[in-house]
Amino acid sequence: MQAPPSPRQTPTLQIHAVRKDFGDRHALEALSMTIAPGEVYALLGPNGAGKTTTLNLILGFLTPESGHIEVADVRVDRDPLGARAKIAYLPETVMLHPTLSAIENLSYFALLGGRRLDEAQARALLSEAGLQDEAHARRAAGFSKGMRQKVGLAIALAKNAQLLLLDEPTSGLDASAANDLSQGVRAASRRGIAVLMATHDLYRVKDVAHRLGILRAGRLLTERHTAELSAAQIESLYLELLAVDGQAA
Ligand SMILES: Nc1ncnc2c1ncn2[C@@H]1O[C@H](COP(=O)(O)OP(=O)(O)OP(=O)(O)O)[C@@H](O)[C@H]1O
Repeated sequence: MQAPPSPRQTPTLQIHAVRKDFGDRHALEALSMTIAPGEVYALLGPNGAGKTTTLNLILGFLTPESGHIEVADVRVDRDPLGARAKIAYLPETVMLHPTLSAIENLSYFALLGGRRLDEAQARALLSEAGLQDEAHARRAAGFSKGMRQKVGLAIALAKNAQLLLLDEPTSGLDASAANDLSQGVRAASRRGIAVLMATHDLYRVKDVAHRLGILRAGRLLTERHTAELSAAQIESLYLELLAVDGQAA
């Protein structure tokens, strides 16, 4: 893992005391966190902890009851489209046009974002995202989840996004594909992109994240630098925090 970015930089993502309720259920309670340019942050938590809700609030798909979020100095509540223009989002399953090749998918989505790519540029981005050369011109219909993610990452790189959001990126990936995903995340980080990864995958956290936060029932229980912890310590910390009062969530 590369060195963490300087904490003196203005954070790309700033979440200020955000609360989100669904009816009488508190999905998030006064969540505050920041991610610096180039920093990879893993948001850990069991089912129902509030990870997806956090991503949806950042994307402006949900509105908080109180608090606010800034992405690269743009407030999501005041300028949701401006904020979203700075974000690339990789959902659990990246949707591609099945009849188009990787190059064509990337070129199409880049064009939607206002950027025209020639073939050489598209190939360079796909390679940077880790997609093998022989797959560049192949139809996406037969792509595995890992290959789709690589095209999704290339789309994020083409967009010049400043914040990359990943929702459970390694679920359903084999070890080799998960390792490729880590490499793609590192490529984004090297470009100065801040990365927020919602995950259950504790092993991947040590491998790729600079910092982690543990969310349980809408509360951020702790934040730690991963360099200070071994993979085993991350696992014990996670299990200890989640075991409070014998509750799993
Ligand atoms: N649209 C909704 N309407 C009502 N309740 C919701 C809605 N979305 C989320 N919740 C509730 O908010 C809480 C947080 O859910 P969220 O999906 O953010 O958790 P998560 O950490 O992403 O879990 P998972 O790992 O299962 O995706 C849960 O109690 C969930 O039931």
